[in-house]
Amino acid sequence: MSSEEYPDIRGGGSLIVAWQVKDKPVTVVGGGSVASSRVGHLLTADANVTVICPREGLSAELRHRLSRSQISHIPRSFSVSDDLPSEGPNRPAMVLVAIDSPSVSTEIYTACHSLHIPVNVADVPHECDFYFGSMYRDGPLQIMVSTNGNGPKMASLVRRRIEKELISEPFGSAIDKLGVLRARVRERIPGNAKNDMRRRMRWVSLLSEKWTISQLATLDDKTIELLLQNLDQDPPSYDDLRQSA
Ligand SMILES: C[C@@]1(CC(=O)O)c2cc3[nH]c(cc4nc(cc5[nH]c(cc(n2)[C@H]1CCC(=O)O)[C@@](C)(CC(=O)O)[C@@H]5CCC(=O)O)C(CC(=O)O)=C4CCC(=O)O)c(CCC(=O)O)c3CC(=O)O
Ligand SMILES: NC(=O)C1=CN([C@@H]2O[C@H](COP(=O)(O)OP(=O)(O)OC[C@H]3O[C@@H](n4cnc5c(N)ncnc54)[C@H](O)[C@@H]3O)[C@@H](O)[C@H]2O)C=CC1
Repeated sequence: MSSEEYPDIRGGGSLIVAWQVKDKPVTVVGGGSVASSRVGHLLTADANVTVICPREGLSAELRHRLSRSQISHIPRSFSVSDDLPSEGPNRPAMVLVAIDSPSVSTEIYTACHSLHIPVNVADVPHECDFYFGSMYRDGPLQIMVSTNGNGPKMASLVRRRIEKELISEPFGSAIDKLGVLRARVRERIPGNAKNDMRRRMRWVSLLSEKWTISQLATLDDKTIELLLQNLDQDPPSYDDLRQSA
């Protein structure tokens, strides 16, 4: 391969990853509207959320989540010495700060930083190990738009444009069905040898390309069973499969 074939790198972006916080302790400092939005994102990712703020600071949304045991609440101001243990089960995997005091925010940021706990202080880019972005969700499909700190409102507008574009097609259920199908293909071709992996990956890729999103969304148990009967051949088109059924 000649060097011209490698993609050009343009730095200055973010590493956008799908961070797994399922069942991990995450601390949210503050209980206003920004904190409520952060908590929504965390619960989407099945995190174990503790909100710390005085009782009167807890928003209606967070009171609702507390009453349904979706979050825990420590009803007082944040305390660096009590709420940031350097080890043990209560050491947070991540801290999100959304309070109206820049000096306290800085104090929390500094403490997290020295303990190597990833931290985001809402609206203070230089006190963020990571930024939030504008989110679109349809079942297992999540899309995050970031402008890398340049225009958060614009991130929201771009996300709405994407939403408008995607909403007419059932991407979420198509991806749900593909998830089921992939698991079944792995049952039929179990091995971890390179060849088994290649066969599975090639077959699933071809089907994902060949069928439309709406067709994939129709994949039920019966159709999946039919498809799995012929894993030795390339997957049939949707119409061919229907005709043969
Ligand atoms: C760096 C970052 C750090 C972080 O907070 O993680 C950050 C920083 C700052 N935001 C500011 C302002 C606004 N933020 C919003 C809204 C959102 N802000 C979000 C993320 C981020 N905001 C991260 C970068 C993301 C990126 O660049 O793409 C979104 C996408 C996600 C979320 O917060 O969940 C959410 C939209 C969600 C949605 O609608 O879908 C609005 C619009 C509104 O409120 O409707 C305004 C006013 C209009 C404007 O300024 O654009 C200011 C200036 C404060 C000042 O002027 O004093 C700073 C500080 C600075 O820029 O220095
Ligand atoms: N609300 C919004 O739309 C926006 C807010 N912001 C900024 O985001 C931050 C949070 O804003 P909001 O969510 O509106 O909250 P808010 O400003 O309405 O309330 C602050 C929250 O922090 C809690 N709090 C204050 N000091 C605390 C401490 N030491 N320990 C624990 N909790 C403490 C309060 O009890 C309250 O729940 C602020 O810095 C605000 O300037 C920025 C852009 C938009």
